[in-house]
Amino acid sequence: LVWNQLELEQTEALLIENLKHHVLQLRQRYQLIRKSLAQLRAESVSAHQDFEVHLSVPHRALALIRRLHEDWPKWMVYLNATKAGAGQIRVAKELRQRLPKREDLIKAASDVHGLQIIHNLVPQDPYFRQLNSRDCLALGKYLAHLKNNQHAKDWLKLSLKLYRASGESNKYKSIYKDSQHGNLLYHLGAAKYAQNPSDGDAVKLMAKAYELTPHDEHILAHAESVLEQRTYFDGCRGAFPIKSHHPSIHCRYQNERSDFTRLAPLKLEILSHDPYVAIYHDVLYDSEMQGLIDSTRRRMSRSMVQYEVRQIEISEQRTSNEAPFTEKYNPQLLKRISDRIKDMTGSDMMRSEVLSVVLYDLGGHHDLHVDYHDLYWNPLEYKDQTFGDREASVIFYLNDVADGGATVFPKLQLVMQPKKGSALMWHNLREWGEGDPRTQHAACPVLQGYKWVAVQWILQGARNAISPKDALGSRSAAVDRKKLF
Ligand SMILES: O=C(O)CCC(=O)C(=O)O
Ligand SMILES: [Fe+2]
Repeated sequence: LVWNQLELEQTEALLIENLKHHVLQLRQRYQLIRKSLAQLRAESVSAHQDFEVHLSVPHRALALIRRLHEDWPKWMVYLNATKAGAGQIRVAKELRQRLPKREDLIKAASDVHGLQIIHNLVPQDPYFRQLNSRDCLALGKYLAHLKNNQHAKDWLKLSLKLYRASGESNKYKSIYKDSQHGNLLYHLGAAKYAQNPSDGDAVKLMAKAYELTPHDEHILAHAESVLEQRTYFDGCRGAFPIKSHHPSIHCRYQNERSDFTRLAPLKLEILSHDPYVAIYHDVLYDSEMQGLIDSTRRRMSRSMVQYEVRQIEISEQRTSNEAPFTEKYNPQLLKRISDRIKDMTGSDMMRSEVLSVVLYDLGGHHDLHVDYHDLYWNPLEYKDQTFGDREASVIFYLNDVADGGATVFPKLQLVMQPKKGSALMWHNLREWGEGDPRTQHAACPVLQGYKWVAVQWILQGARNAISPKDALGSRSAAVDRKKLF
């Protein structure tokens, strides 16, 4: 056998390179652990002569418990991940059983906070000077959990200051991978937000945290909902950019559907083609609106929400009262409104949900939500819904609201201020029946006066009851569009 000498030499060079790489890695680890050890020793109680006296001070106990509860398990992971010596791993595993638990940390934090209150101390008090950034973060999280947002904020601010001053970010980077910085900003932002949802700083902090720790599910979910909530408030305040469309493109008469519309064409204004959102101006008569209010005002009860199948509940997210308006109260009026809805949408109200008259008092609102159940993805859970999902929503505004009470669509940057006699109509589903998240919307709090609306959800089955040419759907919107250009 003749060996290829060159190849062998190359192989040997690679082996040497590989070993060199291993040595480099070991050296890096060695340096990291050595630096950390010095720090850990300095923090540890055994460095103090009389450690029983030392530990009788609550904040020192907190620091110790926190280190053992939060930091040491991470060293354990580190030892495992870096395939440290089997002996060290075994010892660490045994010691792990003895580490303090969450309850211990909470008790320690509560002791420190108790002391803070009794002596009326600020976190910056020299008394607390031994607490490091991570200890302050633990206290901040504990207090935020108790909804003591002011104190949580104070501790988190100090934590951030210490974090920045100590360069802790670099020191423990590879071991404490939980992104202390992102966590800190998140908790500080969340505490500020809880105190004052319109605090712009709070939202900025949370957005930054979200950027730093995109993998953290907890931060992700909350930050997203806060940022969404924020755009909802922007909408309520009228801060969406003004859209300038030529009215002729967006407004037209709709007179093709019935005798009624031939005599009294509906005034249609299209706000968005995709998803389809439109306003019908002056679509109800005063007498009709008065009839709806008179029939329901003494039968009102608190509105419910349904976030899960078979779970309907009262919620602070929807603070209105409502009553159904059905055949038995005023059959003539129901027929008129039902015909009007058919003229507007081409759909049969009888195969939809019951028309509901809703009253929002001062402060009454309905937080961000979508109207569809998403039957498309959960067909089995809602198998009793014979007529399908909520294809379209129609909101009739029955009075002018003195201030507030707009319907906002943050994702579409659309706002509709209630106008007596008008109706807002939109399609909740995509053409293939899937819920369209862009239709997420909210009813802003009423700031002055009250707000009456009548809500009609049109189910998918209602459309099938009508001949296809009248079909509801973005198909007709698409036709509208072609006609217009
Ligand atoms: O009252 C409004 O403006 C919107 C109501 C609404 O979105 C609903 O009832 O689902
Ligand atoms: Fe809604």
